[in-house]
Amino acid sequence: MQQREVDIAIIGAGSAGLSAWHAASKHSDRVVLIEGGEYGTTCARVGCMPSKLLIAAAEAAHQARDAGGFGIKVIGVEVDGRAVMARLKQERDGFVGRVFKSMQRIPEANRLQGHARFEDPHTLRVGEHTRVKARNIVIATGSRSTWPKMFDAAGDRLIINDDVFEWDDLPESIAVFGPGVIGLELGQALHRLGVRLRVFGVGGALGPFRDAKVREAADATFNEEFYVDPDARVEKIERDGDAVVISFIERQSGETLTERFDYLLAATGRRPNVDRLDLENANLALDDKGVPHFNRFTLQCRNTDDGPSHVFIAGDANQELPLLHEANSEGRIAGDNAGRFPELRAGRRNVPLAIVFSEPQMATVGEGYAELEKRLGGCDCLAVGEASFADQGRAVVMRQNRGLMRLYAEHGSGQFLGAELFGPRVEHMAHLLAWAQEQKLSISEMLAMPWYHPVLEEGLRGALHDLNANLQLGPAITERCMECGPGD
Ligand SMILES: Cc1cc2nc3c(=O)[nH]c(=O)nc-3n(C[C@H](O)[C@H](O)[C@H](O)COP(=O)(O)OP(=O)(O)OC[C@H]3O[C@@H](n4cnc5c(N)ncnc54)[C@H](O)[C@@H]3O)c2cc1C
Ligand SMILES: NC(=O)c1ccc[n+]([C@@H]2O[C@H](COP(=O)([O-])OP(=O)(O)OC[C@H]3O[C@@H](n4cnc5c(N)ncnc54)[C@H](O)[C@@H]3O)[C@@H](O)[C@H]2O)c1
Repeated sequence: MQQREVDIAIIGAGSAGLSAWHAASKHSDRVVLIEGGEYGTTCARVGCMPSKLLIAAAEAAHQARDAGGFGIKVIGVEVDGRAVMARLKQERDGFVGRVFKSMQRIPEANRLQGHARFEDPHTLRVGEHTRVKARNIVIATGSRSTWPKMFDAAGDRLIINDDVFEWDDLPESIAVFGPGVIGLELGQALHRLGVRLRVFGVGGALGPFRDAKVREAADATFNEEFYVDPDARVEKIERDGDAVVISFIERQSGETLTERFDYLLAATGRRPNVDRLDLENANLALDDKGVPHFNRFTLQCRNTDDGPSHVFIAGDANQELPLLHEANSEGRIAGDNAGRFPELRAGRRNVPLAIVFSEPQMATVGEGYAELEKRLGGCDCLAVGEASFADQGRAVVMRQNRGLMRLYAEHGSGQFLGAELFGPRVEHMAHLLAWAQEQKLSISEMLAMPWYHPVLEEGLRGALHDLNANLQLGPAITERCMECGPGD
C-alpha cells in the first residue's frame, strides 16, 4: 500500500470537488483530488446537460406540431429517435470533454483514482492501493438516485436518469415514478418525442412547488398534455418478458388499469453519497440521515463533541441545495477554508434559486413558501401577490399563455421574500427576482424599475402590483392597467 501525506484531500472530482481543488490549491501545492467513479462530473455526464439536450429536441418537435396554431402547416413531423440520441450523446461528450480539458490543469501527481473511505479522522484509504494522510479534508462526493424496494420487481427494466442518456434509440413507452424535478423534465421531454408516458407520484407533491395554488395550476396544465397523478394509487409492479406491467387506479375514472411499459424510470429523489465513507471513523457528528452537521457559511463539519472539525462538506453530499451553482460555490468556500484552516472565512451564500426546464417552466426564488408560512403566516406578516399568464399579452402572442406566479413579501417593510413561478420562460424572471432580493429591494422599488413592452416580464409587474396592493402600499389594479400596453 502506497503512503501519501498531503495538506488537503478532496474526495470527489465533481463540480464541488473541482471548485474545491482550485480554491485549496491557492493555499498549498500538496492537494490531492480523489475520484472513485468516472471523471467528467454528474452535471455534464448524466445531469444538467444531457437532460437539457433531450428537452431541446423535444421542444423542436413540439414547436413543429404546434405550428398549426399560428396558421403554419407542418406536414408529417417525425421523430428519429436514433438521431435524437446521437445528437444528445455527441453534444454531451463535448461538455464532458471540456471538463476533461479543464482537469488537465491539475497535475497528475495531484490526482488519485479510487474509492476513498475514512480509517481515522486524518487518514483515507483509497481503493486498495493508497493510504492518504491529510491535514484537512473536503467531502464532495455528490448524490445518487434512490427508489423504494417495490420498483426492483421491474428487474433490468428499472432505470434511472443515467440510463436514459445511454439509449441509442427512444423506447415506445415509459412509466415515470416521481413527478419531481427529474421526473417532469425527462417525462415531458420523452412524451414530446413520442414516447407513451404515465407519471406517478405520492402524497400530492409536484415539481418544486410548496404553494398549493401554484401546484394546482401546474397539475392542471401538465395533465392537459400527459398523464400525471401526483397522488397515485399503484397496486402492482411486475415484470413480464421484456415489459414492466403496472396496475394502478386511473385518476379520472377511478378504474383499475393494467398497462405494459418498456421501462420504469425511478425519479423518486437522490441520496447523498456519505454512506460509503466509513464516517464513523471520522469523529463527525451526523444527522439522522448520516450527513455530517455543518455550517452553511464555512462548510465546516462538527466533531462528535460539537467542536470544530478539519473536515468540510460541499455540493450534493450535504443535501442542502443539490444544484449545480450551489455545488460550485460551496466547493469554492470549502476548498478555501480547508486551505486556511483553522482560520476560516464565512462564504457569501446567494438567495436560493431553482429552475425546472419543463414547459411551462417552474422556478422558486428565496425562502420557500412552506417556511414563510410557518415563520410569518401566524402573525399575519406575510403578504402574497399573484398573476396568471392566461391573458398576459406576450404569452398570448407566443401561444404560451399558461401559468401562475405567486410572490411573497413582508408586511410593514414591503421586503420581497420569495416566489414560486410557473409559466413561459420564467427562468429569466426568476433571475430578476433573485437579483432584486440580493439587492434587498422592496416591492415598490422593484416596481420603479424599467419595464419594456411587450414582454413576459410585464406579467411579473402585474404580480408585483397585486403584492404592493396587498401590502397596502399602493392601489390594486382592478381594471386593465391604463398606463400599461395592450395585453399587459
Ligand atoms: C438528471 C439531472 C439533471 C440535473 N439538472 C440540473 C440543472 O439543470 N441545473 C442544476 O443546477 N442542477 C441540476 N442537477 C443537479 C446537479 O447535477 C448537481 O447538483 C451537481 O452535479 C452536484 O455536483 P457535486 O460535485 O456535488 O456531485 P458530483 O458531480 O456527482 O461529484 C461527486 C463525485 O464524487 C465521486 N465520489 C463519490 N463517492 C466517492 C468516494 N467515496 N471516493 C471517491 N470519489 C467519490 C463520484 O464518483 C462523483 O464523481 C441535475 C441532476 C440530475 C441528476
Ligand atoms: N433543473 C434543475 O435544476 C434540476 C433538474 C434535475 C435535478 N435537479 C436536482 O436533483 C434533485 C433530485 O431530483 P429528483 O427529481 O430525483 O427529486 P425530487 O425531490 O425533485 O422529486 C422526487 C419526487 O418523487 C416523489 N416520490 C417519492 N417517492 C415516491 C414513490 N414511491 N412513488 C412515486 N413518487 C415518489 C416525491 O414526492 C417527489 O415528487 C432535485 O432536487 C434538484 O436539486 C435539478
